[in-house]
Amino acid sequence: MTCASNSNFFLNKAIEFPSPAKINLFLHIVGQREDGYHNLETLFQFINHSDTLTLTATETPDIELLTPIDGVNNDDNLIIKAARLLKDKSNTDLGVKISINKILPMGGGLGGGSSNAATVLVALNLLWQCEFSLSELSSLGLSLGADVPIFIHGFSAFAQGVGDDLTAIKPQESWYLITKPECSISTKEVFTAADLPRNTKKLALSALNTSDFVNESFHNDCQTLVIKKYPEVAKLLAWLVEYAPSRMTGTGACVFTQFSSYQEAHSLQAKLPKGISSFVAQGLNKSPLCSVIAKLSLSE
Ligand SMILES: C[C@@](CO)(OP(=O)(O)O)[C@H](O)COP(=O)(O)OP(=O)(O)OC[C@H]1O[C@@H](n2ccc(N)nc2=O)[C@H](O)[C@@H]1O
Ligand SMILES: Nc1ncnc2c1ncn2[C@@H]1O[C@H](COP(=O)(O)OP(=O)(O)O)[C@@H](O)[C@H]1O
Repeated sequence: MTCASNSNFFLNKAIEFPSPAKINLFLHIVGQREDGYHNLETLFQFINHSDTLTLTATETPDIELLTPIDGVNNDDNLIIKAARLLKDKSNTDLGVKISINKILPMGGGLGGGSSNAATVLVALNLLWQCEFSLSELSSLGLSLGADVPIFIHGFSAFAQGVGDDLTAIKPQESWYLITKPECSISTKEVFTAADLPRNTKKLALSALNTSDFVNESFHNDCQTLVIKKYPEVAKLLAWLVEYAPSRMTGTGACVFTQFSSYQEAHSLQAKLPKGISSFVAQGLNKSPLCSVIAKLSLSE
């Protein structure tokens, strides 16, 4: 496929795209594949807390990241990897200048890197006029990370497989206090641990007939292991559950605490022990990226 550059409405315009975080309302590990990847049953919900990416499509062919991220080499940065992948698959002659306002903590289980990759794929598909379908973009995204497809899909979903087999589902859009203990946990470290539970029974479909997934019918299989290895996470979770239902997201280290209003979440935030970074956000069943893409598509 070759992307069109003639009469491209978007060329040389700096356009902002949101790159939201996700939380895993639960995360069950139901098996392991031959290649080492784990089969999951997890529920992804977006939150209204996002990085912002600004992209300018150019007639020159270079892919430039104007705002490198501290601690991440440009060649390893999922923003650059996603742009290079789409350029390669589409054979476009166009290039792009990208900058990011990064507010999502890294290595926290909020999926920021995967979300950045997904936003770049979806945004450049429009700006370079590549016309890949969402499912084609998801397959490309999966080669960058297991979490990328959910951000391309754009709707809260029950995920199976490595996290890429998605069924849209609408959990309640609760308010969350999201806290980050002072440690960063690598996804690989958790998934290679010998004592990680790997055989949780698959859910009956009827178990999903609810809108509240932060209760005792569901859990996060990575949590017990992380609590054992990281006392900072154990201490914070023990404190939070005294107030409201709380659970780790992904492979950690962030923890979310569920409330029905902003005020309740904010009032617990004010009581947090010193030194814990935190923010309050609402669950969203639709990614804010979808609305921006829909609006821009109309303006073409
Ligand atoms: C488990 C989740 C839940 O959302 O955790 P977080 O990273 O968000 O905490 C994600 O699926 C992570 O997705 P992502 O971070 O994109 O994973 P990848 O880059 O593909 O893989 C990182 C490492 O995790 C392991 N991995 C990942 C996903 C999976 N279903 N099984 C695995 O075993 C792989 O061994 C790989 O070496
Ligand atoms: N654009 C990016 N933003 C964040 N992390 C990135 C990015 N590109 C590569 N990474 C790498 O991915 C790792 C995981 O980041 P992130 O997706 O934010 O966390 P998690 O997978 O725990 O949700 C980071 O520690 C970093 O080394």
